[in-house]
Amino acid sequence: MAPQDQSQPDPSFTAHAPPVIRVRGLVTRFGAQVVHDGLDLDVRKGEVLGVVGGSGTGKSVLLKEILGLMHPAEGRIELLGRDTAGLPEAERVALQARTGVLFQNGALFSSMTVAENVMVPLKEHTDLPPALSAEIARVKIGMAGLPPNAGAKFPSELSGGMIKRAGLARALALDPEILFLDEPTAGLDPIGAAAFDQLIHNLQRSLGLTVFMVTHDLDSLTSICDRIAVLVDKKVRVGTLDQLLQDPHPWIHEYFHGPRGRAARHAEA
Ligand SMILES: Nc1ncnc2c1ncn2[C@@H]1O[C@H](COP(=O)(O)OP(=O)(O)OP(=O)(O)O)[C@@H](O)[C@H]1O
Repeated sequence: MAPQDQSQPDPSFTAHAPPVIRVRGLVTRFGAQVVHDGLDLDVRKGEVLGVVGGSGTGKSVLLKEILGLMHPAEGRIELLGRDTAGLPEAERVALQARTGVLFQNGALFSSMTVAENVMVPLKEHTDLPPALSAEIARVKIGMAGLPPNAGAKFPSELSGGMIKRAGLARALALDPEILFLDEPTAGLDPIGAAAFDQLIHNLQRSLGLTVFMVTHDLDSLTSICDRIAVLVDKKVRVGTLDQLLQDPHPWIHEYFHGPRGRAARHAEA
């Protein structure tokens, strides 16, 4: 058997891990528009799952429903073993503290410094003294690959890539078990995007995170995702890249075998 390249995702690593997110029979409607219709999905502990699909197929809505920010019309969502519907407020907040989210634009508070932004979840969810919170923020800012002086800067003073890293530092503030990323490399140049992918990969491996990543970036899919979930026909089809390359569904075939898909795979080869 050929030796495995350790820098590449190893799907067998997570193949038997229990799901940390379990979605069953999800139906999402906006008026007459049906976005998801009987969608099932398991996200395994310790995997990086890339979520792709055409525009408007409901990737962001799925992310928000898993986070409890939107509610489906039907179906069941379990997050870290808890049914998210009808959770008492204290339990919902406790569950929220076990997840970290990086929204597409970083979603930083513009009137706060980076360090203050990173401290927001610590203030919301812990009673840590300010000096300890500041020290944790300093560590997370470093983990996100920002220089120490970035903590004192305001979001308006940062580049797009630095804003993503600051948002990532905040998402890591509470040592989450699951990291949700919404288009993390959107708006970055290819070198910045590759560096961000590598950062996510390193953090995921060193911290044992589960990562749920909505993305359009074929390079991210081929380089750091263990499995890929494709939203098609109001449901989801999940597999490794190799499995999806064999999938005859027209959209999936075009996506992975079209010119951009081929280029991304060749870049990885
Ligand atoms: N609050 C809302 N009210 C009404 N319709 C909505 C709402 N949120 C989303 N939708 C609709 O649901 C569908 C799925 O939206 P969503 O943002 O999840 O798509 P997406 O797959 O993330 O798309 P994109 O890749 O373009 O970001 C879209 O048709 C959108 O217009």
